[in-house]
Amino acid sequence: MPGKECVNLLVTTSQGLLPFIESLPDAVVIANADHKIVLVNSRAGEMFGYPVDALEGADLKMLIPVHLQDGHKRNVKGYFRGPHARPMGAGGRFSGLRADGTEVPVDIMINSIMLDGVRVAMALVRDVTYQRELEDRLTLESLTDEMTGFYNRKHFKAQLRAQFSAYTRSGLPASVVMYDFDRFKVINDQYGHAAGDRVLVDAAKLIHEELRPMDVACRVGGEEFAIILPNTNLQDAVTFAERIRKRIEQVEFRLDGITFHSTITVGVASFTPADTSYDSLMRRADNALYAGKAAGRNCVISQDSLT
Ligand SMILES: Nc1nc2c(ncn2[C@@H]2O[C@H](COP(=O)(O)OP(=O)(O)OP(=O)(O)O)[C@@H](O)[C@H]2O)c(=O)[nH]1
Repeated sequence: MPGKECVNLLVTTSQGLLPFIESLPDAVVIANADHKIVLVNSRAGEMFGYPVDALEGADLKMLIPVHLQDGHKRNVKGYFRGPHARPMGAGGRFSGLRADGTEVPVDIMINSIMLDGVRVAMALVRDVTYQRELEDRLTLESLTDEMTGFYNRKHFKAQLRAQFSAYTRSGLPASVVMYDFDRFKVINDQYGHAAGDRVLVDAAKLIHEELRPMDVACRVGGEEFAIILPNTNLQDAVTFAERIRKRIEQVEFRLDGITFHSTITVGVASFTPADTSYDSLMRRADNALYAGKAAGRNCVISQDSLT
C-alpha cells in the first residue's frame, strides 16, 4: 500500500515492544480493530487503577467514560479504515475512566503498528489533570472581574447571546436587570476611593446571595452591573430587581470605623418577539436605567414604562 503510514509502520512483537513501552513515562494502551485491549504498560495499569492482566483482553470501553463510549467506538472503527499518527479527540477534551469510577483528564496520541502480525492502534495516554485545572482557572480569570468576583462584560455579552438563541429557538424567556450606583462619585469624593470599592464589593456579595445558580451576574462598567436571569419573565425580573434595590438601600457599609449608605437605580428588560438580536434588550435595559436616574434614582424601571 503506498503512503507515508506504510513507510513508518512499526512491525514488531508484544515481547519485543514491551521493554520499550515500559520505559515510557506515559501510559500505553494498544487495541485492535475489535475494540479489544491487546497490550498495556504498567503505567496504564496505575493510571486507570487496574492490574495489567485485568486490562489485556478486555473491551476498551472499560477505560472510557459512558458518555464518550459510543463516539469512541465509532472513531476506533473509522481509525482502522485509515490509520495514521494523530492526536485523539481532534482538539477536544478527552478523559479516561478509572476503576473507581472517577474520570482522569487525558491527552492521547495514536499511531498504527503491526503487532504479532495484526494491525493495532497504539495510544500514548498522558494524564493532564494539572494542565486542565490551570486552563480552567485561566479561562475563569479571563471572564471574571477580580474585585467583585462577578463575570466581566465579555462574558455578559456571550451569555446574553446564548440566551437570545435559546429564546428564538424555543421561546424560553430571559431578562436582564441592569443597575448602577447612585451618585457614586459623591461616595468616592466624600469617603475616599476605598469606600467606593467597599460598596462595590459588599453589594456584590449581598446580591450574590439573591441569585439562583443559573443567574449570571456581571460587572459591565465601573459601577454598572447587569444580571442575566434565564427563564424569567419581565414581571419576575422586576420583583427580583426591587428586592435587590431594597437590600442595597438598607445596608450600612463600613470602612475604617466609618459607615455610609448607597442606593442603586435599576433598569429591567426581557426579550420580545420583535427583537432581532440581544442588543435591543441591552438598549432597553440601559434606557430604563437612565429613565430611573432621570426620575430621581433609587428606583426600578422596566421596559414597559418606556414610551
Ligand atoms: N471606588 C471606585 N469608584 C469607581 C470605580 N469605577 C468607577 N468609579 C467611579 O464611579 C463614579 C461614577 O460617576 P458618574 O458616572 O458621574 O455617576 P454617579 O456619580 O454615580 O452619578 P449617577 O450615576 O448619575 O447617579 C466615578 O467617580 C468613577 O470614578 C471603582 O472600581 N471603584
